Amino acid sequence: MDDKQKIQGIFNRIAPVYDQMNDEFSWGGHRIWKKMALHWSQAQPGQTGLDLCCGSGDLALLLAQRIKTQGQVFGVDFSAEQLAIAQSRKKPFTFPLAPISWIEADALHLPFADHTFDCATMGYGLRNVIDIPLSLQELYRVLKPGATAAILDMNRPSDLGLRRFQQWYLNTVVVPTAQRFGFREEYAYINPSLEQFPVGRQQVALAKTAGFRQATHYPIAGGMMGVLVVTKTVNSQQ
Ligand SMILES: C/C(=C\Cc1cc(O)c2ccccc2c1O)CCC[C@H](C)CCC[C@H](C)CCCC(C)C
Ligand SMILES: C[S@@+](CC[C@H](N)C(=O)[O-])C[C@H]1O[C@@H](n2cnc3c(N)ncnc32)[C@H](O)[C@@H]1O
Repeated sequence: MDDKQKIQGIFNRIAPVYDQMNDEFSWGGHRIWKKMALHWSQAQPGQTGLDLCCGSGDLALLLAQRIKTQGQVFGVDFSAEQLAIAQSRKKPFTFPLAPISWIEADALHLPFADHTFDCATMGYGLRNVIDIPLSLQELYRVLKPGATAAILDMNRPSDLGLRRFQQWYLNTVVVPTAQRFGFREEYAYINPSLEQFPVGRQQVALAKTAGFRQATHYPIAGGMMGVLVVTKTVNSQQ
C-alpha cells in the first residue's frame, strides 16, 4: 500500500466517527478555528469557492453559507466515505446556501481549469497530503488572480509548555479514546504527521515557492493550530 492509499484508508475508515471525535477532542474548538479560516478566505456572496480536502464538509458548508445562492462551492476530497458523510448532512435551513458540488478527486491533480476559483479553504488537509509543494502549486493554478486561500491546520506550538501539552493530550487522551472505537492506529498517525509538518515560516516559504507573492501564517489556539493565508497577486502571469 502506498502513502496515498494509507491516508485514503485512514479517512475512509474513521469517516463514521470523524465529526464526533473532532468535537469531543477539541471541545468544539475546531468549529471556531474553521470559522476563522472562512473569515481569512475573504469569501464573498456570488463567488465560486473551493474547499480542498473537504472531508465531511464542515468548511464547504461554511463557504456555501457565506457565498449564498448566487455563487457555487466545490468540495474536493479523495475519500469516498468522507464525501458520503458530507453529502448526507442536513443543510442548515436558516441560511440561503450556495449549491455545493462534492468532487472525489486528488488535491494533487485537481480536475479544474486554471484561474477557476475566487476563494478557497483547506481545513486540516495540507498536513495530510503526501506532496505539500505540489498541493500548493495546484491551489495556485486553480485560483483566479487576486483570489485568497486560507489553509488551516494543526501546528507544533513554539512554546515548549504548550508543545508538551499537545503531545501529552494526543498520546494520553486522543489515542486511547480513539482505541475504544477501534481507531488507535488511525489517531496515532496525528503526532508523527505533526512532527513532519513545516512550521509557520516554512509554510510561508513553500507558498512563495509555489508562486504566491502574498503569504502570511497566523498561529491560533496558542500555536497548536495555524492558518496560512495566501493571495495570488493580480499581475500573476503563471
Ligand atoms: C480537525 C482537527 C484536526 C485534523 C484531524 C482530525 C482527525 O480526527 C484526524 C484523525 C486521524 C488522522 C488525522 C486527523 C486529523 O488530521 C482538530 C480537532 C481534532 C484534534 C484531534 C484535536 C486536537 C486537540 C489539540 C491538540 C489540543 C486542544 C486543546 C483544547 C482542549 C481545545
Ligand atoms: C483531517 S481531514 C480534514 C477534513 C475537513 N477539511 C475538516 O476540516 O474536517 C483531511 C482530509 O484530507 C483528505 N485528503 C488527504 N489527502 C488528499 C488528497 N491528496 N486529495 C484529496 N483529499 C485528500 C482526506 O481524505 C481527509 O478527508
